[in-house]
Amino acid sequence: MSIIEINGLTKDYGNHKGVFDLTFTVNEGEVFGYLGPNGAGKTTTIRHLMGFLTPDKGYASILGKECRTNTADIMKDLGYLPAEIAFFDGMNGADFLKFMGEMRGKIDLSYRDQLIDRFELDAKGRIRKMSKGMKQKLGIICAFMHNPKVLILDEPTSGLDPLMQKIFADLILEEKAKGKTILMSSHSFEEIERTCDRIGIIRQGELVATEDIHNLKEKRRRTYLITFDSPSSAAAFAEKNHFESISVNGSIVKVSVLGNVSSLVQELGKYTILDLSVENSTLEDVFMQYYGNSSKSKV
Ligand SMILES: Nc1ncnc2c1ncn2[C@@H]1O[C@H](COP(=O)(O)OP(=O)(O)OP(=O)(O)O)[C@@H](O)[C@H]1O
Repeated sequence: MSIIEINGLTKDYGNHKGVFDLTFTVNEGEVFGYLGPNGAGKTTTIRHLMGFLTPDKGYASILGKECRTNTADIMKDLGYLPAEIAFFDGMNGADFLKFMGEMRGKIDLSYRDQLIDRFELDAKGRIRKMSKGMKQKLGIICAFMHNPKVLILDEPTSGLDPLMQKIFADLILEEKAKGKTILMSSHSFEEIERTCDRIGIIRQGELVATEDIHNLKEKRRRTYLITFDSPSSAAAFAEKNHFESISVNGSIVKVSVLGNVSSLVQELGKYTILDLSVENSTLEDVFMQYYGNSSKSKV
C-alpha cells in the first residue's frame, strides 16, 4: 500500500528550475532515499509533501490525503526534519522539545529521553550556542519523538559526525522494522546503501530513475585480482575470456565483472588459482552514472 504518493507534480520557477512531472510512490514500511545533485529539486518536492507549496500541476498525498489541503491532519502522523532548521534561538534544547511535545499533545516522554541519550544531546544548552551538529540532533529528536507513522527527512545527517551518522542509521533501521514509512533526501551514498530499500534520483527537476537498492547492488561492478600458478596460465585465461575489462601483469590478472560472477567462477575452475581478492566498489559508482550531464539513462 502506498503511503506517500506524488503524481505529475510540477512547480515551474522559470529558467528550467523547479520540479517537472514527478511521479513516484513510497510504500508502507519502506525507506525511500531521494538523491540528486545540488539544486535538483529535492527540497522543493519535500516542501510540497509538507503542504508548504501549491503545485502548478499534479499532486502530493500522504496517507491518502492531499498534502496542501490537509496539512494539519497529516501532521498528526508525520515527523519532519527540514533542510534548514529554524528554532527558537533563545530557548534551550529541553524547553524547545517540551514545547514541541506539548504542541503534539501526548507524547511518550521516555522515548524522547531515550533519543536524547542516544544522540548524546546536551539539551540544557541554549539553541543559539549550539553547533550545527547539535542543532541537527535536536531536529532529529523532534522529528522522531512522537513516534509518527511517516517520516520526511531532508538531509538528516548533514552536520553529524560519523559516529552520530551510524547512530542515526541504526535508528532508521529500527523504525523501518516497526513498519514506519520514511522518505529521506541525502547526499551520502553510504547512508542510503545502509538504510534504504529503494531510491529515486532527481536531476534538473525530473525523476531520472527509481531503483530497488537490492537490484542496484547486483548491478555493481566488481574487480577481481586473480593470481595464477604461472604467467602462461594467466595469459591463456586472458586470451580466451572476454570480460568487461581485463589486464595481465605476470601471473596476475585483473578483471572487472558486472553483476553475476558465475561465468568467471566457471572459467577459473579450469586453472590453478593461487590467490583471489576482490576490490570492492561502492554503490556510489552506480549512482554516479545518473549524476553527470548526459541525457536520461538507465543503469
Ligand atoms: N522560491 C523559489 N523561487 C525560485 N527558484 C527556486 C525557489 N526555490 C527553489 N528554487 C530553485 O529550484 C531549484 C531546486 O531547488 P531545491 O532546493 O529543491 O534543490 P535541492 O535538490 O534540495 O538542492 P540541495 O541538494 O542543494 O539542497 C534550484 O535551482 C533552486 O534555486
